[in-house]
Amino acid sequence: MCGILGLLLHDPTVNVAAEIAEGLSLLQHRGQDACGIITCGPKGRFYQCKANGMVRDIFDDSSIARLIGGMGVGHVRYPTAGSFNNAEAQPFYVNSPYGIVFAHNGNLINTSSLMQFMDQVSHRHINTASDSELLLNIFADNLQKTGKFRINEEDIFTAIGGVVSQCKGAYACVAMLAGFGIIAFRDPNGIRPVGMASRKTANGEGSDYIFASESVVADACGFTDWEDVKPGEAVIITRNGVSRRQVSSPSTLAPDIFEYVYFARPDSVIDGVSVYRSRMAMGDVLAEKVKRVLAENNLTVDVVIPVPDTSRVAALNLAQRLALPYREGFIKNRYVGRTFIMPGQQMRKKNVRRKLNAMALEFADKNVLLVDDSIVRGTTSKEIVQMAKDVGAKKVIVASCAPPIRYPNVYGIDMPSRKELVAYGRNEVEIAKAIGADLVVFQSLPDLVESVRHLNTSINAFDCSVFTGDYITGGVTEEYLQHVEGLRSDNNRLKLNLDTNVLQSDVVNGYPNGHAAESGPPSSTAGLDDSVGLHNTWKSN
Ligand SMILES: O=P(O)(O)OC[C@H]1O[C@H](OP(=O)(O)OP(=O)(O)O)[C@H](O)[C@@H]1O
Ligand SMILES: NC(=O)CC[C@H](N)C(=O)O
Ligand SMILES: [Mg+2]
Repeated sequence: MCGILGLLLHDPTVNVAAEIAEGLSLLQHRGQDACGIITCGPKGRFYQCKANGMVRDIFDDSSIARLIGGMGVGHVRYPTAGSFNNAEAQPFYVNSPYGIVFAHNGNLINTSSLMQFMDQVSHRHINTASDSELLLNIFADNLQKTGKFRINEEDIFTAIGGVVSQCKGAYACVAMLAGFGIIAFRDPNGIRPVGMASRKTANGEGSDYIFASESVVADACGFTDWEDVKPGEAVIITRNGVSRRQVSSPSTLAPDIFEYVYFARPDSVIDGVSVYRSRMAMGDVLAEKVKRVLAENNLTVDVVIPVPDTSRVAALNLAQRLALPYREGFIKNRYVGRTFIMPGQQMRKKNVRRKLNAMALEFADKNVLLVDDSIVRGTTSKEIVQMAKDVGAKKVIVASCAPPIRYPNVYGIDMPSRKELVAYGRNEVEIAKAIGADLVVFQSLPDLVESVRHLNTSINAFDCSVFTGDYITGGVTEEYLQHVEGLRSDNNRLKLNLDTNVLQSDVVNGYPNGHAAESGPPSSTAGLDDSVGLHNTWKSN
């Protein structure tokens, strides 16, 4: 998952970068690996700062001060294609036509044929393994086809229509054209979120506009009238106003249900559904199932304990429903981020222990019910069950607000390999054994769907592919899944990272093996970027 953001201020003389950095910090939970901002200043000049690292590490007063201009695009990255190399940090830039900046959340599923098209038909060079760079170039190619000296809104809608007909998969995108404006569009199923909001300027004479993955950014930055970009819709914002157009038909909204389970912040509203309310409902319905399963197994529970952070909301409701005490038995180290989106199993495993500490006084001699939002690889549950037992829990029961995850995600969540999923090839008894629990209780899929859908009954479908293996876009064959598995399983990815490091650092930064990332701007970078009119603010990581 990634976070995307676009901001256009009514007054072009006010710099936008500080506010974009602020907004990106509110999207940090969507991607912790890399982040970046590109702004557009006088004469359509772009200024960029992007690198591997968290928002607070990459952006400080001096890097922000160098990002000039009243409109810009930002991104936080959780890699789901390509590598972890900082050359794949977003936003991406391409000079032709018109100067385009691009940020993407999601994942394409037809990259091989698009790459072939780029090579054989468009003759455009793609310099990284990122599907987002590819998507940008498909967009650029479609803009090029208009053949105009100066482009207008109609041309942009036509170009995005072309992108949508060529690209398969999940994509919520924010783009910026030099000296023109900012643009957002969403795939025909609206799998990934993006919305927009506005804010009157202090003198009331005009409006600032924001695009963001989640409404929390708009709330916190003082924007109102949040509206989702519709599936298959494109929105263009210039200083003359807002234009919207449905560029794909048919378009059927089918957001990824995992946004509600885990990814989004609870205080966001996505496609008209409060994430917070949906998690409360997940806890309520799960309580009924837990009650039934406990009775079937002749078990009783003394205390309900959430697994911080995401499951807290659901766990509290579940405890209330069952009239059981709710206790914060695991204390979270607030300085450790989300473990699921960390790269590599070793790092994830180590960080569960760094992040959570079990308080014996809540566990000793008790039957405890641990509630989590989901069990994916089982990294978290395996560790916390052991921790609970280490501090004296009698019986440990684990309840998950989501059903067992047995299929890979191909739309922008990094779970590419079936073998890494703890529920793959296991029934519930075997899953309990694998994570060391006495019993495990999973939410049913209909209950999960209803927890979200009852908050907006106009949504007729969700992408639930990780639970069912039915991929909403179609076109995901067993052969494709095996291809992705081969490319991105934990082991194979390490290899990919090493391979791409050399190529990208050589070509882009003029330094072998990513030295640029350690030692600041190599002189050749300045030369390269001057030639494309892009001003870099490099940060080490
Ligand atoms: O079975 P796993 O592979 O461990 O994945 C599932 C766990 O990972 C996530 O937590 P994470 O620490 O990422 O974030 P959180 O603090 O928002 O709960 C999620 O909330 C589950 O706890
Ligand atoms: N999680 C995402 O949305 C990632 C976007 C893109 N596929 C990348 O890997 O950079
Ligand atoms: Mg968690």
